[in-house]
Amino acid sequence: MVSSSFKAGFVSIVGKPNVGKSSLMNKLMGESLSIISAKAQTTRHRIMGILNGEDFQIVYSDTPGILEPKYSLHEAMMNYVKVSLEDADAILLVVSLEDTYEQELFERFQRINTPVFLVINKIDLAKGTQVEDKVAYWKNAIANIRDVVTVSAKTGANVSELLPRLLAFMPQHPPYFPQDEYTDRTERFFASEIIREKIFLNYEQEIPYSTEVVINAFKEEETIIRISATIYVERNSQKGILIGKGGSSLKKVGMEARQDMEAFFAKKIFLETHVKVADNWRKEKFKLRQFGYLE
Ligand SMILES: Nc1nc2c(ncn2[C@@H]2O[C@H](COP(=O)(O)OP(=O)(O)OP(=O)(O)O)[C@@H](O)[C@H]2O)c(=O)[nH]1
Repeated sequence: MVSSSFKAGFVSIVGKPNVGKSSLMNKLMGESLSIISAKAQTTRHRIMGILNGEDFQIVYSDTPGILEPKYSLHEAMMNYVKVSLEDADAILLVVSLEDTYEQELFERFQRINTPVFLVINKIDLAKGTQVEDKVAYWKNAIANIRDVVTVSAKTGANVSELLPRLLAFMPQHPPYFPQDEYTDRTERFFASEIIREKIFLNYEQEIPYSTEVVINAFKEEETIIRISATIYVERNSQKGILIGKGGSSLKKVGMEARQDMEAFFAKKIFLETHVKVADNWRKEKFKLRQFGYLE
């Protein structure tokens, strides 16, 4: 039986690309759920992490960075941002140590009814009185914020300060998800995210932004998981770059992805990858729908 004092709610983690949202969520969850890379815009999906406590359940969503809609893909991403602001019981608005107020991006937080906590991340890089100065700066910049918390998602410093603050705003509500679940994403999703991360880490320029990964088969056997994935690119020339000389680049991606999958799924993995060209998928909504970006 769930007690009547049980608290449950939704927390959205928002902010510009690369400020450390995924890293923060991973630290809050204590699990590696969201892919992390040094390149911007790696998080396209709304990923949920479900933190289950004795008498609470917090559902985190790690949203795409706040962006200007340039392609249809970006518009779909912006919808996730909007919905996650309205849905939430609390918002963690993450900024990097060096960030400053930008009217266009932060204006929406001046009036929002949902409680907003401003999280200054990357304090491990701070010098002198930079942290105190930034706290004062942001308190002054956004009048509406409940509190400013300074953290390092990299070292984990101060991350534990966030939970009690969030719990204060979680309504009394029975759990939304079974209490033994920690995400609403499928194993296929994590498999595709791991491959996507390796593409981000191994290629320069437009390749990572032009690819999409679809898992065609995910078969779990007693001692091994057999995974077949198709990597879609926009143009034939990109296919060549992705595969590399004699298949060497794709082989490296496959090997690195397999190693991470073996750690993630705690099982031996057989991974097979194919590359296909899907012309201009970013601009074509029906393809976006097919890939699950549009509902
Ligand atoms: N020094 C330092 N680096 C950090 C910290 N948190 C994150 N990073 C780095 O910043 C980069 C971006 O981190 P992510 O967690 O992917 O950022 P994000 O905001 O989720 O990025 P998008 O998915 O593009 O929206 C990575 O290279 C992280 O290792 C931190 O506290 N300190």
